[in-house]
Amino acid sequence: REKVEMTKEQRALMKAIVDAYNRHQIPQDVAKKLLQEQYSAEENFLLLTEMATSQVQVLVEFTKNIPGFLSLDREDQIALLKGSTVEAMFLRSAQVFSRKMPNGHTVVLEERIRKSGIPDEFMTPMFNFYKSIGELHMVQEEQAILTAITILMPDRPYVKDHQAVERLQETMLNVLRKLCVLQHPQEQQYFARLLGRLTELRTLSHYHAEMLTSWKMNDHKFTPLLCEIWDVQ
Ligand SMILES: O=C(NC1CCCCC1)[C@H](C1CCCCC1)n1c(-c2ccc(-c3nnn[nH]3)cc2)nc2ccccc21
Repeated sequence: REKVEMTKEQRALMKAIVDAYNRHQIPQDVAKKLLQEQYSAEENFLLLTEMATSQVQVLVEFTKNIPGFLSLDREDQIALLKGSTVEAMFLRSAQVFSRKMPNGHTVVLEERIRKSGIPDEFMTPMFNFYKSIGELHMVQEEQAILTAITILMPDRPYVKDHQAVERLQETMLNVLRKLCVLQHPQEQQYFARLLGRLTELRTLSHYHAEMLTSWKMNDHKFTPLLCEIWDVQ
């Protein structure tokens, strides 16, 4: 097998993405809060909307650092962000859930999430996704580039210049492919498995609007930003 090597440009691109990904972390750690105590459905819903609102803001900052993103058509930039925030939220949630924690904490965290007020029918697909992400043991470079690939999805609704987005995404996919070979030399199909998760992620995000409105509580309040970006209320 030929020696896989990243070009100088690819290494620079990866560094830019990872730095941006680490710079724009979610402010306060939701897992820590959830491990402290079991909140009511109302408190959990408020926590979710606060976390999701700050994650959207973080995502906008991260996206501005994706080389080439700001040269895209302005309306396409909005369409890409609007189309990817739910997937990015579940991807980030999966990464939070799969983070190495003192043993027993993940069990408690899962318990707290199961009792948070989320409708039961979404538990299985959601935790299946979280566990399938956890099994991949992604390094942070892979997490960052996978998030960028999710944002640069050419087939999002209302994207006009498909080609331009496809070109940016392809550049990211080339970096991710090499990274997977270098990080997981034993697993031939690791890259393919990673991309398979994006399909699972899209399925999960289809449930999202219904999930949100059927939380076990009445009067679901959203922030103005979430109303805008989640098409709710
Ligand atoms: O805050 C959260 N996620 C943030 C993580 C960081 C990025 C922004 C989102 C929620 C918790 C909120 C409070 C109640 C428990 C879940 N969360 C979720 C989660 C659950 C259901 C929906 C949802 N969407 N629509 N209906 N329900 C979204 C996310 N999965 C998590 C896995 C690990 C840790 C936290 C997790």
